[in-house]
Amino acid sequence: MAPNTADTALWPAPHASGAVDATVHVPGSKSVTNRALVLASLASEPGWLRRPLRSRDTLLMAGALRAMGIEIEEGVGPDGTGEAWRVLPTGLRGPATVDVGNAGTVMRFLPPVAALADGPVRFDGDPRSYERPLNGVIDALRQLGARIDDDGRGALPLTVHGGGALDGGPVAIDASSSSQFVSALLLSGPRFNQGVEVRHTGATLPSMPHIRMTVDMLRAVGAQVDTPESGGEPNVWRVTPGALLGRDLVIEPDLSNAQPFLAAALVTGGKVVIPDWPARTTQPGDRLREIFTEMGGSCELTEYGLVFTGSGSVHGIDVDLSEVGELTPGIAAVAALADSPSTLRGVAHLRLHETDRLAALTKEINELGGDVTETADGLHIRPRRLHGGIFHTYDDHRMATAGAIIGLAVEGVQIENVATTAKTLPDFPDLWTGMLGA
Ligand SMILES: O=C(O)C1=C[C@@H](OP(=O)(O)O)[C@@H](O)[C@H](O)C1
Ligand SMILES: C=C(OP(=O)(O)O)C(=O)O
Repeated sequence: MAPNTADTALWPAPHASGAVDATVHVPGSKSVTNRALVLASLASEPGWLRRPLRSRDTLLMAGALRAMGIEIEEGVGPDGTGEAWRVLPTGLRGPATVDVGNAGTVMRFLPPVAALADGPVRFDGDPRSYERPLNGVIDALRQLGARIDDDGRGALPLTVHGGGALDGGPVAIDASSSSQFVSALLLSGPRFNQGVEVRHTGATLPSMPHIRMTVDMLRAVGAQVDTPESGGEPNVWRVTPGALLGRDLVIEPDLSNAQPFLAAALVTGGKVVIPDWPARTTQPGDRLREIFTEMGGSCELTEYGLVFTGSGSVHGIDVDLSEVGELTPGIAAVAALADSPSTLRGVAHLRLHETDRLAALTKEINELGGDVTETADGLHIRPRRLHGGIFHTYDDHRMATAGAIIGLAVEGVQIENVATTAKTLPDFPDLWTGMLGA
């Protein structure tokens, strides 16, 4: 598939004339939808995903699984309400070709699935996908018995020669560049002959809530998983071999995609309600309740959802975002509008995300008159009076939403390629103007 770069049009980011007051229905979680698709495809019986996210990353995941022989029917759910996908796990086939786009979840979660297919599976994607680390998955699969052809860089493109089954067993990897290496091996682990024992050997491990999400979702389909938190060794996860159940799963709203809307309440001193905010979740976006409260807002979690209210003041923050790295662009945008400086730490691995997010945020905020410097593992942001200009997005959905947050408070901001939000939130421009009552 062609990279998502075609749309270089400029989108005038709406300026907020007053405090926002809106209810925003945020579509389903990318991370939950793509895990649910993988687990349902590995199950021994059909399953349902209700309210799945329909975006570039999830359609790439569904397309890849279909290419490997899985049937995914799109329609309405068993109770006749809302969109639902029925997954029929009919066997994993090769030869197949998988387009990963620039989806970390597709490029990391599917090579272990492909190792279970009965023929070769070729993986390719956007130019940026060649630069994103995959060595943890490639090296681990080889240790576990898979045959893989690649060009030796530890990245795409590659071919996994599925042999119909994989031995599995113990494996050691350095997942300091992406938690998705660990999640990838755990998700397919129940289907390996000996299960899998993943030992992380690196100094740091980002995005722990996403690893917890993987473990929770595995357990929910009947897998036995031992974790450091359940009394196991530090940095070691074990998955026992076994059949997986088909489930009827309602996908939670994407709390990381709720971020720009909460930020809108914060920077305009308004109120935004996000219906169906889960009372208990592994999504990293749930940390926004705490982070955006420290930055000046307040929130109340009711049975209906999250009610978030800005106070009219926005404060800087000194925060370690290693667990919730994907929230960094939105927090940086708010920090650029605050009344005091911020330090965002623990996110060196963001240099390997959709784009080098630390460089991109620094450049784009500074070009609007800001004062941001990169550190070894994050950003220093000293708020300045900003002016309008073009905010480049580097094919990064979270750069586009970060620019939109700044545009609320700064007149004349134009977002280049707002269509890149289709990676995880195709409705973003409409939801945004709808929130503003435009
Ligand atoms: O497993 C997942 O669904 C994700 C894990 C994180 O990746 P990294 O650990 O590579 O940051 C996160 O940033 C990404 O958006 C989604
Ligand atoms: C890092 C992200 O995505 P990916 O799943 O492609 O790693 C993200 O959505 O912020």
